[in-house]
Parts: sequence; structure tokens; C-alpha cells
Amino acid sequence: MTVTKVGVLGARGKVGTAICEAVRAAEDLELVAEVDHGDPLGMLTDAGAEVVVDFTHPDVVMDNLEFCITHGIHAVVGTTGFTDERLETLRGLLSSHAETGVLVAPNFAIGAILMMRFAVQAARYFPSAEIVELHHPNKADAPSGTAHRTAEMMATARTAAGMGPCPDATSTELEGARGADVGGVRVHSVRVTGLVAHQEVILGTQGETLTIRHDSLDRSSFAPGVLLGVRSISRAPGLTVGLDAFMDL
Ligand SMILES: NC(=O)C1=CN([C@@H]2O[C@H](COP(=O)(O)OP(=O)(O)OC[C@H]3O[C@@H](n4cnc5c(N)ncnc54)[C@H](OP(=O)(O)O)[C@@H]3O)[C@@H](O)[C@H]2O)C=CC1
Ligand SMILES: O=C(O)C1=N[C@H](C(=O)O)C[C@H](O)C1
Repeated sequence: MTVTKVGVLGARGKVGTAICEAVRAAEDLELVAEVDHGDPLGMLTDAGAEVVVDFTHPDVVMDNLEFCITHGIHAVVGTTGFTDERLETLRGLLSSHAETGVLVAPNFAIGAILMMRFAVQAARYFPSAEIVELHHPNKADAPSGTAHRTAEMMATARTAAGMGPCPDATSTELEGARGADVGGVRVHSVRVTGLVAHQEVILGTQGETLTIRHDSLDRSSFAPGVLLGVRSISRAPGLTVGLDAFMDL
């Protein structure tokens, strides 16, 4: 059996802790570096990490990835904050390291990936579409990466189906009352103590609504998807966005 050497960035964080535990429990993976805030990235190269998992912070993830790519280390990235510009920067970095693979996925929970897929399938049939994402209050960003990507993909599906704007007669509004507009799909962010990570996609047409909901009740929900990414990334040079690329959907 080939054993892959894995390093985790953000190893003492909420998700990083769960990922370290999952890597330790996997027979085909060896956890060789647990790196957190203040630790030198050289710990990854010193330990011979072949794949790095990043669950850190949107402010630091690009520097982490530049280090990984320039050292030929594959990366599986859960950290959010990936704009089109950032993805383009990664493609540029990867163009001179042809064998290195980077997977960026806004959500590694299998149910969340299916929720996004179902929402995109449904988007073309319902004139109304809004997203409510609900998270713990220590979350650094809003809207969530998952909600942002779901809205973008739904907006693309709506445009391809020739749908117009979502019906909305609101004329005066308190700023923020209708949430953020992502390509015409409204996204509402809730931050409440006790929550982990949840999302509802609410679609509506004449006389009916469809609600698609996913709940991560525990951060171990992200581990199977991350391990799938770790096991797949060395065979996928370049940039991959979304774990669904490695799933048989
Ligand atoms: N794609 C997915 O499936 C998921 C993505 N996420 C995303 O993952 C990210 C992390 O989430 P979460 O675990 O909740 O956050 P946490 O704040 O609990 O964990 C982040 C950890 O990274 C550490 N850190 C900060 N800077 C660095 C650095 N330069 N190098 C190494 N470690 C560093 C932090 O240390 P310190 O606190 O001291 O700064 C902290 O220990 C977020 O962007 C979140 O949205 C979360 C869940 C699932
Ligand atoms: O910060 C979190 O907790 C989560 N972040 C990701 C996101 O922003 O979509 C994934 C999941 O929602 C948990």
C-alpha cells in the first residue's frame, strides 16, 4: 500500500482538528506536519508533505498556496474567500508547476455538494430563488463560500434557461433587509451561537415552493470529502474547483 504524507495548515482550528484526526485514522495516509498560526511553512517541506490540506483564513490562504505550489506540494483547500481573481492567480502560479494539483472546494460535506447540485437543477424551473445560510458567529466571512458559489451557479443556470430577474416588487428597503445580491439571487446570512453550518435554498413558482436544506451538525462532516480530495489530487494537475469533480454524480 502506498502511503501519502499529509500536512495540515490550520491544524489547531475547528475544522483542522477534525481533519488531523481523520488523517491519523486513515491507513493510507500519514500526518507528517500540523501547522498553525505562527509556525513556519518550512515544516511542510522538512516533513516531506506530498499533499497539504488548508483550513486557515481567507487573509493567509493565498500565501500558503504560493508556498505549496512553488514547492510542488499538492493542496486541498477548504478555506473560503476565493474570488475569480484569486482563482486566476492560482492558475498563473500552477502554469509553471505543471505536475502540481490544487483543489479549492467551498464545501467538503457530501450532502452540501448534493444540495448545491439539486439547487442548480431546480433553478431553471422556479422564477423565485433565495438562499439562507446559517452559521456559528465565529465565522470570518459572509456570505459563506458555499452560499456564494450556489448563488453563482444558480444564476448561470437561470440565465442559460432564459429566465428573467426574480420577481420582487420591493421599492423601499432598509439597507440589507433583502440580503446580498449574487447574480440576481438574494443571499441572507444568519450568525447564531449553537449553529455549525447550514444552508437553505428556497425556490418558488405559482402555488408551490421547494426548499432544499443541508445541515452540517458536526465538523467531522467535512472529513470524508477532504480525504477524497487528498487521495485524488495527485492525479489532477492544475486547478480544480469543487469536490464534485472527483465524485461520480
Ligand atoms: N470547504 C469546507 O468544507 C469548509 C470550509 N471552512 C472554511 O475553513 C476556514 C477555517 O474555518 P475554521 O476551522 O472554522 O476556522 P478556525 O478559526 O477555527 O481555524 C483556523 C485556524 O487556522 C489558523 N491560522 C491562521 N493563520 C494561519 C497561518 N498563516 N498558517 C497556519 N494556520 C493559520 C488559526 O489560528 P489563529 O486562530 O490563532 O489565527 C486557526 O487555528 C474558513 O475559511 C471556513 O470558512 C470551514 C468549514 C468547512
Ligand atoms: O466557516 C464555516 O464554518 C464554513 N465555511 C464554509 C463556507 O463558507 O461555505 C463551509 C461551511 O459552510 C462551513
